[in-house]
Amino acid sequence: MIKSLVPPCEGLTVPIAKIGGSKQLKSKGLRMELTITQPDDWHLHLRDGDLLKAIVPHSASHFGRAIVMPNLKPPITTTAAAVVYRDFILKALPSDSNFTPLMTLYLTDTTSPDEIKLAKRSGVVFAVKLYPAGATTNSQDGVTDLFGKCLPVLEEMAEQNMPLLVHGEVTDPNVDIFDREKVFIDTVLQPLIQRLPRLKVVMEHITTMDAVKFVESCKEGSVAATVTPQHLLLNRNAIFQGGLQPHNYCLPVLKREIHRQAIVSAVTSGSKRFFLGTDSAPHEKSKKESACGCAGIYNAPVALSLYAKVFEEMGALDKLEAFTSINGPDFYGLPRNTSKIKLNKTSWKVPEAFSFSFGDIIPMFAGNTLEWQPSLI
Ligand SMILES: NC(=O)N[C@@H](CC(=O)O)C(=O)O
Ligand SMILES: [Zn+2]
Ligand SMILES: [Zn+2]
Repeated sequence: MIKSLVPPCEGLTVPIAKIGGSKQLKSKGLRMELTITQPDDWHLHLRDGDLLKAIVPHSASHFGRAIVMPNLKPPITTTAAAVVYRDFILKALPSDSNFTPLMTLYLTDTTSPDEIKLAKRSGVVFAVKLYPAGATTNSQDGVTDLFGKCLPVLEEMAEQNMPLLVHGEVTDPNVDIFDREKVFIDTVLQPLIQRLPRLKVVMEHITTMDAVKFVESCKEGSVAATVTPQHLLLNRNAIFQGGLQPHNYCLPVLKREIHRQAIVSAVTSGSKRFFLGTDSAPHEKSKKESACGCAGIYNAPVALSLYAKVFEEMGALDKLEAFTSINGPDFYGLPRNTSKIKLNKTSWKVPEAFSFSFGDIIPMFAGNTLEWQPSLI
């Protein structure tokens, strides 16, 4: 049922201070260390087959739980498929791992309200993901007409307190790729929450000032957003710096510096509406370094170091734990982790590549030196 990943381009329409006054922050001689509640990743692509086995230890070594994206090929559209996929993930984990995958369903034009009831009852499915058809990797089976085809299902989700996770971009080829998130907010999200105010919505991987303003304008606890390391650290120049940089290509695409700054301000403000979601999305090297390269950045091994860097640079390390470990479970109505993680301020070098029998995966900031090193305690 679960097959291997997509060939390149399928489903696409277009082919880095001050330390805050943190009580968790300790200084051991010249070395700084920060101890926080173990984080969760509220937006993760674990893939399947050999790729799943290869990459899942990276997430499991830092994160307690993860919301697992359903955009496999074929997509995870039913609770039954989510249960099978969850078993694959659990079997792929290192034997000493306590990592818990939280499954999602891929919304289609034909998803039924009964499937939502089943999903809720299963205790295995925690959210439903909306991919507008053609918006991103493996979105070809996504939704073509949300209001025309999915209202009964969305009403059932509101009834069942099942969050809708949104890839928030329109797919109209006439809309400039840099404007697709804003147009989605104006034409889909705003009308959606007006119509179904009880529906919990997570705007995934936000990239713009517009998304920040929209999320802040909504009722706290009803609309939230995940934020990736790349959208906090990079602007669109990173895609073209010194030549085309396929490993900095993801969707939604990186935006202007003013948008990056707005997102950094939002997450470091201490607002409960924003939480960690890496959107770590590995593609084998040849599918990235291609004439028609896949969208997706592999950041699982570096994500926590990068988030810490952003908060440190803003003098907001005291707000890091809420973003990484508190706001997410609180929004989902799940218990916070009781385990802790330590972030040591020691330099470490990101590998140039992770090599497996099927090929190489290039991580974000490959070959660079980072400052914060996480370890479970
Ligand atoms: N973010 C990406 O650029 N790619 C993701 C899909 C997604 O989250 O949109 C993937 O699955 O490769
Ligand atoms: Zn997406
Ligand atoms: Zn994603």
